[in-house]
Amino acid sequence: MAQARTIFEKIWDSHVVHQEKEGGPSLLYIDRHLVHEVTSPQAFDGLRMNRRRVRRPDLTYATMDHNVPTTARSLPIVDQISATQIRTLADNCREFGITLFDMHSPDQGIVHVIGPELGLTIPGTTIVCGDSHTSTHGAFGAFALGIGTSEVEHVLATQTMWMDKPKTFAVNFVGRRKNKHAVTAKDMVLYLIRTIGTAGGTGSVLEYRGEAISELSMENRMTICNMSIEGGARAGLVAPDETTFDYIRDRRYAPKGEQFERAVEYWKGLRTDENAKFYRSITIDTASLAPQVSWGTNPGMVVSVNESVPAPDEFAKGNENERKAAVRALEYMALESGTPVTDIKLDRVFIGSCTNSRLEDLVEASVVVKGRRVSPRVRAMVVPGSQQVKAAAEKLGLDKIFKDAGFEWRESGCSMCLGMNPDILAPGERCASTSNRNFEGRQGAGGRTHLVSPVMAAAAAIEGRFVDVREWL
Ligand SMILES: CC(C)[C@H](C(=O)O)[C@@H](O)C(=O)O
Ligand code: SF4
Repeated sequence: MAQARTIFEKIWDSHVVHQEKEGGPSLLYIDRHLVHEVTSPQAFDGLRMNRRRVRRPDLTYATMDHNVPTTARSLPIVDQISATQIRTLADNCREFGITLFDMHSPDQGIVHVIGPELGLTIPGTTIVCGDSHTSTHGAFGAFALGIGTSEVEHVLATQTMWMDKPKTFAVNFVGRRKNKHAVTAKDMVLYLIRTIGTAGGTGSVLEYRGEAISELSMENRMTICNMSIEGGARAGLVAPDETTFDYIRDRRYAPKGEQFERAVEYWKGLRTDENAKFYRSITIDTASLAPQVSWGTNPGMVVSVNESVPAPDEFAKGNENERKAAVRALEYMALESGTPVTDIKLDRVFIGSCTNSRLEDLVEASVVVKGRRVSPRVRAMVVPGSQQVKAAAEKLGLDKIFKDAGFEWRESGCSMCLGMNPDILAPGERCASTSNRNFEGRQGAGGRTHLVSPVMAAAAAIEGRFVDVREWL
């Protein structure tokens, strides 16, 4: 009998084109290459310098997301660096024959939101992008990973890339969430990173398993896979099932008709075999999970909303480097150990980013917001992940719910997830954010970020401080 394999191993084996020597790197075939304006200019320059073409423009898709303003698109972009990056991507796509969803396209959006939306992201494939959160696409049972600019050039030129085989790591979420509206996929993944640390997944591909994963929508699975990278992993994935197939059916670039049915048969065979062995594994009790809030400057510095900001010793558990990092984080975040999380007051709220800006995220947040008012001390904004999400949300009247409550309702893009566009925090401002990184200065120099779920962010906007949304939902 053939050896039992994990889904990752099945995808890997079916994509190895060449391996020089046992244990060495393999040349992998790449099925989809997604491109954005930040990490592609030098790669295209490299092609031009070496007089090379793009090997498979038909498998390469580009969008503009990091630098785009989220205000009216008809106005010129003031920032010169942003304007140049955007123009350069458009020129490169034209020159090399690549499909581009530009700033004015109804399909524009954050690269990790539009890939799945357009049916470009399908199970069993290898997907790369010059962006760390490419792990998002793993939610479909794809091997999806972020690559550097020199690799972007290699993939553009050859549709392959060299890679050492990552190790397998099973993350088993056992039990079920008690309150499915208040305790979300975001809380599951923040709790995971809090448990394994930001380097816990180093060199691994995480496979998320268990009934708490199976019952999640595709949007929620994407939220979890998105943050795999924050736990240090190379990628994260979920085996495809009926939820996956239903999501993909009829999407623009997905297989259609009989081809789709045949694909589904193949995709079903991708699940991890019964006796397959993982290099590592961890089990997480989902039933006891509370909403999570980050207090520090990396995504592992997290506590439950009903807890207090920890003391450095308590956080570090004897590790001196961790203790020092916690001391510095508390100073940067202007927080005192022992402060209850629900006493932390906020200036800004950001609902957006490739972690939490899909339709379901906005629907969930709107339930909290409906009929309430944003605290007068808070400036809050919602930035849909794509133009399609924005249009669908407006059809449901979500824009009105948010605007009536005092939220700003913006055009799609990365926005305040990172300060590459005009949406930034002022120094010292404190923000509840549905994004994935809380590094120093991430949302603007001197800005202070707390990572939370969309419902937690929405409730924080209303109260002007963190609240335990389990009391509201
Ligand atoms: C700009 C890009 C290279 C970067 C990434 O790779 O993740 C960005 O998307 C981020 O989230 O920090
Ligand atoms: S939304 Fe944030 S994390 Fe996602 S690609 Fe954009 S900058 Fe990176």
